Amino acid sequence: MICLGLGSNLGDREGNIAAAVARLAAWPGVTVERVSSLYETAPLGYTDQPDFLNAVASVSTTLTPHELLAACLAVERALGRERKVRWGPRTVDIDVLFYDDVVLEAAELTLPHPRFHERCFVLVPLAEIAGEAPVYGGKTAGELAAACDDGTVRFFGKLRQGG
Ligand SMILES: Nc1ncnc2c1ncn2[C@@H]1O[C@H](COP(=O)(O)OP(=O)(O)OP(=O)(O)O)[C@@H](O)[C@H]1O
Ligand SMILES: Nc1nc2c(c(=O)[nH]1)N=C(CO)CN2
Repeated sequence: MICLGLGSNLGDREGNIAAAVARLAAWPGVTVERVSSLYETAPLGYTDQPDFLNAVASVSTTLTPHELLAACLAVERALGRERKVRWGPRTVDIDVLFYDDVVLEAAELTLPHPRFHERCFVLVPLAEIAGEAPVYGGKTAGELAAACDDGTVRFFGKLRQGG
């Protein structure tokens, strides 16, 4: 399984995530399989910023991990992401959470994403679309999500797609 994490906390957050999913779905070689609901989440890391909307999408792809990352970064750029503060506000952020069993430890691409397994804003939406999948240390997304439930993640609603 290949999963992407999406987040937005600037502008039309829901529209930004919907646009990112639509652009990924239109990317040659990328098929979006499942998209979670949206969750409203308190900012982690740099906390003096607006709440995020987060979602997770599973994809299948003919792209290599690096090509998939390049697609994600291109979609971020197309949607007007400016990099200013690490862990700061963003129009849209797309992380490659994991790519099957691929393990990579380069600065430009680390797989699995080094922090996904401890981030409630990733685990809760991931559990919605792939709760039974063992995703980290032999634990399923559902188990990890239950363990991380810290009250910072609230169901927000279904993503409007195709709009
Ligand atoms: N698994 C990955 N998914 C996305 N980007 C990655 C991954 N591993 C390394 N990177 C690199 O990290 C950079 C993204 O940095 P970015 O500013 O989005 O970090 P961040 O989203 O603020 O923090 P975090 O990585 O904790 O989510 C990308 O340019 C990319 O090259
Ligand atoms: N709730 C939440 N907090 C964050 C997020 C995010 O997507 N959601 N992304 C960050 C940088 O990757 C830093 N902090």
